Amino acid sequence: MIEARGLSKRYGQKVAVDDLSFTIRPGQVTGFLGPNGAGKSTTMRLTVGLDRPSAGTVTVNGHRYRDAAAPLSEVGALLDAKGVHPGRSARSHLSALAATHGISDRRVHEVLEQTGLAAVANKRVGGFSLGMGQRLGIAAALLGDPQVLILDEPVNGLDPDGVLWVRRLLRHLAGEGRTVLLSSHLMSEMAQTADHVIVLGRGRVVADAPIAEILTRGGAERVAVRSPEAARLAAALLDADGVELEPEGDERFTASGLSAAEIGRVAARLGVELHELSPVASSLEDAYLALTREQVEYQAA
Ligand SMILES: Nc1ncnc2c1ncn2[C@@H]1O[C@H](COP(=O)(O)OP(=O)(O)OP(=O)(O)O)[C@@H](O)[C@H]1O
Repeated sequence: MIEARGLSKRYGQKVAVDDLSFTIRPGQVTGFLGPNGAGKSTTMRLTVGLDRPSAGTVTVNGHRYRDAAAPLSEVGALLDAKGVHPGRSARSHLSALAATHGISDRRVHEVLEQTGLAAVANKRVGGFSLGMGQRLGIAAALLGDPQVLILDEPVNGLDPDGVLWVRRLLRHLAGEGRTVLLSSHLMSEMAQTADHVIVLGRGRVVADAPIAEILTRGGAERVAVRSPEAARLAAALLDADGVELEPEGDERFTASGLSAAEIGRVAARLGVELHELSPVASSLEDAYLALTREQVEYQAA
């Protein structure tokens, strides 16, 4: 469990995190979603004691991270995958980390296996690809077998196989009852990984809700319709308030403001033949953009 209450962080005049309050629960994957500069990384750094709040508190399992007796066993964090000496091997990096935290070398072997790095464990980290570096960062986060995992952009630089692997790993860890927090600026990634999403914009909480709810909040549902009598159906649909149609040729249009069921009902009443009636899934990014439009720090004119 991670709890923030009135959490704020300023860097000089810049307010990076502004009076955040949230609770991140165990047993599910929670995502921090937000555009660049929204305050995701800062909040994560505050959580693991890499920075001090200007005001407010953030606790992990009821106490501040810096007060933890065995920090690696309490929280595993991936915050900057580049912070590894390039001349070291993956194994020696993890062994050193394990040794300073009283963790056995057997556990090093386990996490190397778990993250798919066993075959390259003795190679210099300096020669690692971005994806291998990410895996090593995740291996380090898992080393202490922690109940809480905090991962900043964990799929950054991973190929599709790697992305899938991270998703499955995080779901598995949450399934074991752990608290899993990840950040991403990609709604599509969140939609496939997270159960619950906290959307940040300009250092504030813009939304804090189950992913399903965020997706449906994103605006009017859109439905693609194809019919040999598209014009007659369109005319009837436009009788309802708030309906908009975008025609695509003579037989097809996209409707917003009505559900597929409502359109089907009108078609049945008119006896109009339907060749297609399908909700358009693109509203994922729309949902996100609608939430964060006002919150983007730097916007193209
Ligand atoms: N050490 C620092 N000194 C000054 N400003 C900072 C510092 N760290 C972060 N900021 C500023 O605080 C704001 C929030 O940054 P943060 O890195 O937390 O955002 P983010 O949501 O993680 O973005 P990104 O997706 O780009 O990593 C930004 O405007 C950033 O420039």
